[in-house]
Amino acid sequence: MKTLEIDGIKVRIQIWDTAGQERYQTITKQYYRRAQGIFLVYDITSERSFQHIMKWASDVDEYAPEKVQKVLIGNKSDEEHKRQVATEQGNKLAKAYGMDFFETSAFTNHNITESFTRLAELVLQANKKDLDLLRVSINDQLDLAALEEEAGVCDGSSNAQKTCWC
Ligand SMILES: Nc1nc2c(ncn2[C@@H]2O[C@H](COP(=O)(O)OP(=O)(O)OP(=O)(O)O)[C@@H](O)[C@H]2O)c(=O)[nH]1
Repeated sequence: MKTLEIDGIKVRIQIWDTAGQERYQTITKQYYRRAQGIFLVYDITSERSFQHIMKWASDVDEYAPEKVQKVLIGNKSDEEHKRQVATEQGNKLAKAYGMDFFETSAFTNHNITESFTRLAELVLQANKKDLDLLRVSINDQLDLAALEEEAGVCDGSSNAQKTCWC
């Protein structure tokens, strides 16, 4: 669980780290169904992990909700000396899939907050319509409550006293 503040909205993010191994894939796919945002992560020191991204991306397309937001991550940016995947390759792939791209390091924290913030922003944008409706409904309820308080209506009787504690 991680909390971020985006445009004044406190966003609480629940993070699921799915297993990468093939034998867990049946379980992994079940996580996709309720996901709103997905990081597709490879290891910049492993060409093989980069090749696997295409398979992950097609699974996401197949099993995740249509409006799921995706960000491509090349992790272990601190291991420059072992790099097998050029930054440009990551950029190109992200562009081809229409995703944002970050190189990160869980070790040094490089781009960790930035990438989480970006994915949360994308999820908020994608759900903006629902959020706006929710806001309108909350504001309506607050307005109604304020009106009721002003009118002294708290038990349904129209002649209730203006100041009433119930
Ligand atoms: N140097 C460095 N090592 C990292 C970084 N992130 C993870 N590791 C190391 O990489 C190894 C694998 O990390 P995991 O978090 O288990 O990777 P994973 O992809 O979740 O693994 P599976 O779920 O089993 O597929 C561990 O030894 C981590 O300490 C990083 O940014 N830099």
